[in-house]
Amino acid sequence: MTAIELRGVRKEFADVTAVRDLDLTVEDGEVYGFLGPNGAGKSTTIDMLLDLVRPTAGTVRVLGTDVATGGVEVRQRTGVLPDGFAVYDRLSGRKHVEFAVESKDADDDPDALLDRVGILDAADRSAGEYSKGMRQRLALAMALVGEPDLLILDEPSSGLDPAGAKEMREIVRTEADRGATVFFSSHVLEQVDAVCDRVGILRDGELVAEDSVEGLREAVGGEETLEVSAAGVDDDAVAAVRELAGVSGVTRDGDELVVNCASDAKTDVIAALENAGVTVADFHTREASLEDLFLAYTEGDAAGSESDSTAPDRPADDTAAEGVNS
Ligand SMILES: Nc1ncnc2c1ncn2[C@@H]1O[C@H](COP(=O)(O)OP(=O)(O)OP(=O)(O)O)[C@@H](O)[C@H]1O
Repeated sequence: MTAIELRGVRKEFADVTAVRDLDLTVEDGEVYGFLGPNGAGKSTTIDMLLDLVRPTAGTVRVLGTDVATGGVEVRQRTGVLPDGFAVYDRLSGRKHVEFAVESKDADDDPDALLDRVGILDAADRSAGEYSKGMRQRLALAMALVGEPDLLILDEPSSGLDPAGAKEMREIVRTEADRGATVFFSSHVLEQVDAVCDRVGILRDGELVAEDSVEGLREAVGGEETLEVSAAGVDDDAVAAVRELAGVSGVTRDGDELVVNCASDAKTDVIAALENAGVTVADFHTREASLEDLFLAYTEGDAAGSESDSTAPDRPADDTAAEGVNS
């Protein structure tokens, strides 16, 4: 069965189109990473999945039900960790989970859930006293109530320390192993890389890429980052490299050059430097990181939007190349 199916979905607010003609399919049991820069339309899409916001056009089916008519049923079968989850300050963590258990008509043991997310020792404290990470863990415990068929996690690692983020990923995998579908929105690319079967990248309300992380890497055409240590690099040498076919970005820091280029352009880069009188002391390459991919699909004019898995012509502009270095 298909867990999520959006067809031609568009959402216009008064003066902004947040989502435009979005087609998206997530299969049962998949862990789907929904990526995009600020304002891309991720939260609006999530709100439409839950019928909290109505699309201007298009259809949204979740767990086999049209949310326009079956929103209540969908929300009953879905666990949601919302972006910017707000606690009831005076209620304890346990009361929050008890409340979620009651409203879902479920029979979970609240303490077992609090234990699972690592805050059982704080179960009796008022949630208003919780740190940001503890609130996030509490929200996750509430989302897990009732063994939902679908988990929607909006920026779930926000506020979590590295150990918390790892625990959260383990919980996501366990839920997927149980058969749940997980729809996971994030800016934190490592989170997505580590846990998702497939990712979609949203930009200005449009899906500009959708594939496995591996597939996206291949789609950027085997783009690599070549790091060169060389004595005597001057502006002319940088310009010579920049003009080469297959080179999409060059940044220079003293005698260090970072070149974004197609795999088969590497030898041309080294030759061009040597022809320009530069002595190459050392060089090494690394494959595009997910960070590089994200920038390639979301920055500059390059990111195509006509079809899924369309690799941009050039995956990184100089700004992106700086990001690669940082
Ligand atoms: N209720 C609203 N009224 C008007 N505009 C809205 C409303 N909700 C969202 N928008 C606009 O829709 C666009 C998409 O916003 P959305 O919150 O969906 O993005 P996002 O990808 O979740 O961003 P972020 O990563 O910053 O949370 C933005 O331009 C935003 O200002």
